Amino acid sequence: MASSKVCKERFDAAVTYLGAIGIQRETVSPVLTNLLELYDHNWEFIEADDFRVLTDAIFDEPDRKEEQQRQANKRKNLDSDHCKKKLKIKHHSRKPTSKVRVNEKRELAEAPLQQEAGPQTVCATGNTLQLSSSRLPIEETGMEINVLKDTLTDEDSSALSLQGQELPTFETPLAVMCPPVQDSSHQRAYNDAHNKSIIELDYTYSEPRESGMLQIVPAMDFLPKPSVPNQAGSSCMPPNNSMIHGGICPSSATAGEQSSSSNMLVIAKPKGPAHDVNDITKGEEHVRIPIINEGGNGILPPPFHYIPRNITFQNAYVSLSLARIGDDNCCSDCFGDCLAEPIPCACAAETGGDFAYTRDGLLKEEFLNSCLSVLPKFYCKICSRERVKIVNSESPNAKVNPCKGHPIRKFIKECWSKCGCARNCGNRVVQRGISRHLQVFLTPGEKGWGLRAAEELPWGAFICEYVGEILTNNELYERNNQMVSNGKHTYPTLLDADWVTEDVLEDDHALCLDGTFYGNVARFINHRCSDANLIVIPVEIETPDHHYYHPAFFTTRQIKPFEELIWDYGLDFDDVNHPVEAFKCCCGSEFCQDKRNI
Ligand SMILES: C[S@@+](CC[C@H](N)C(=O)[O-])C[C@H]1O[C@@H](n2cnc3c(N)ncnc32)[C@H](O)[C@@H]1O
Repeated sequence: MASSKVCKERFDAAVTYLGAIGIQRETVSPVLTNLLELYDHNWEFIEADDFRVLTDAIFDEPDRKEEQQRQANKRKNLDSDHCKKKLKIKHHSRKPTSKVRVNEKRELAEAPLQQEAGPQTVCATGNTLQLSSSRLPIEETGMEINVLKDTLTDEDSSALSLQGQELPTFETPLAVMCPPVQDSSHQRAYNDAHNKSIIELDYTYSEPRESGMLQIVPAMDFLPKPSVPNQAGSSCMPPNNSMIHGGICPSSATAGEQSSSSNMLVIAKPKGPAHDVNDITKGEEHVRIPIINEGGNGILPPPFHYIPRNITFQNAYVSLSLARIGDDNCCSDCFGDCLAEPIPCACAAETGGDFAYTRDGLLKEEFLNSCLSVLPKFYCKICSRERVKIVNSESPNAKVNPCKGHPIRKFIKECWSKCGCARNCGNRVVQRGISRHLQVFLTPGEKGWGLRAAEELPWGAFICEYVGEILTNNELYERNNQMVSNGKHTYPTLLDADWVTEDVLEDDHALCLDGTFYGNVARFINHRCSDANLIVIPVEIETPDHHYYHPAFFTTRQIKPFEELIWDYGLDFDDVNHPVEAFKCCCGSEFCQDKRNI
C-alpha cells in the first residue's frame, strides 16, 4: 500500500480535481473515504478516467441516501410515494408545444421496452428512468415524441409527455435525466466533464452522402435560442464545452439557465463520440473549429473520433525509423530557420534545390503553379487497386482490369526531428498543424457538411492535412465491402503519389487514409470538379520512402471569409468501382465532370 504521504497527495489531488468542477471538499472527502475502504485503497481504480468512479459515486450519493430514507420510511410504514416528487413522463391531454420528429428511415431496434397495457407514468430518479406510463406515436411516415412544457404540477420540476399509440422499440431503452434538482452547477459540471446529456434518445444516423445529416430531424423550437452568436449568425452555438452527440444542436440545458421545464434538453444519442459544437477538434488543434448550422434545425454531423494525426488501423506498414533517414534526407548541421540560410539545405533537394515555402509560410508561386499544371499519370503493371479485387474474389475467372492511372505528384519535404533546425523553421509548415480559422458548416445544397474559411486566406496557404486511419488497400477493400453492404460509404484517400516507383506494390505498402471513423476536419472538404480552391500536395515529413506521406491542402487562390473550401477529388464519375463513392456531383462548376449533370 502507498505511504500515507503519497496517499495524502493523492487524496488532495482528487479533491482538487473535483474542486475544479465545483464540488466542495466537504462533499468529496466522505465519499472518497468510503470508496477507499470499499476498494481496499486501490487508487489506480479510483483515479482512472479522471476520477470517474469517484465522480459517479458523488452524484449517486443523493440517490443512495434517498434509497436509505425510502427503506427507512417503508419500515415505518409511511407513505413513500417519491415518484410524485420526481420528473414525470406521463400521458397528457394538453396540446404539445414542441415535437421531436423522427424520420421514417429511423432504424427501430429489436429489444423492445417493457410495455404495459393502460396508462403509464415515468419516474426519474437521478440518472435513471422508470417507465410506468408513456406512449410514443409512430406514424407510418415518422414518429413523434411530444415534449411538453408548462405541464408542471407544483411538485414537478419538469415534464415530458410521450404521446401516441404504442411504445416503439429502441436498441437501448430511452434514458431520461431530469434537469438538476438539487445541485445544478455540480450536475452541469459533471455533464460537461463526463460528456453526459440531459436527456438522451438513441438513434441511428444517415450516411452524409445522402443528406450530410442525420435522419432524425428534431424540431427543437421549444429550446431557447443560443446565447452566443457566432460570426456567421448561426443559431447553433452554445457556450463553452457543450458536448453534444451528433444529430441535434445543443441548447440551454448546457447553456446554464435551467430554471424551467422548457429548458429540458432532448438529445438523440448515436453510437459514437459526442461533438463539441464550439470546437469539433476538442482541443486537438491550435485553433478552435466550431460547427455551424445556420439552418437553425439543430442538426450536427454524424459522430466520429477527431484525431489530429494519422493512426494505423492494423496491418499498414509505416516505417518510422531514424536509421532510414540518411544524411541526404535531413539537415542535421542546420540551426534555426533553414529558410534564412543563403544556401538551401538537403531538405530542399526534393523540390529541386529550392524550398517550396516562402518566409511567410506560403507556397512559392512557381512551385504551386507547377503542382496546378496538368499532371502526367503513371500506370501500374498490376494496379494494387485491381489486385485487391482478385485476391478477395471467389471466382477463379476474375480478371485484373488495367490500371486507371495515378497522377505523378511533386512532393514537398519538410525538415524533421533528425534535422538540426528549430521547431519554427520555415520548412516545417504542415507538421505544425492547422493555424487558420476554419468552420465546419452545413452547406445549403445537397453536399451535406463542408469546411469553410472563417477569415480571408492568401494564395498558397496551408489549411490542413488529410488525417485518418492508415489502412492497407486490402483493409480498405474489406471495409468498403462491409460499409456498402450496410448502404454506407467510406471517406478514403489513396496514398498513391509514389506508386510510380514500384512496378508491383506489396499490399502492406499500398496505403490509404480513411477519415470515416477517425479523422480531422479534412473529412468535411467537399469535391469540386476542376476549378477547386484547394490543392492536395504530398508532404514527406518522417518517412523518406513515400509509401506513407501527408496529403496536405493548400489554397490555390485568395479565399474570402466564409467561402467554402473545396478540392477536386479526381474522381472518375464513370468508375463504379472507385473506392470513393461516385455521388451525383453538385459542385456547380462549369467544368463539372458528372455526365448526369449535362
Ligand atoms: C469527404 S465527404 C465530405 C463531407 C460530407 N459532405 C459530409 O457531410 O460529411 C464526401 C462526401 O460528401 C458528399 N459530397 C462531396 N462533394 C460533393 C459534391 N460536389 N456533390 C455532391 N455531394 C458531394 C458526397 O456524399 C461524398 O461522398
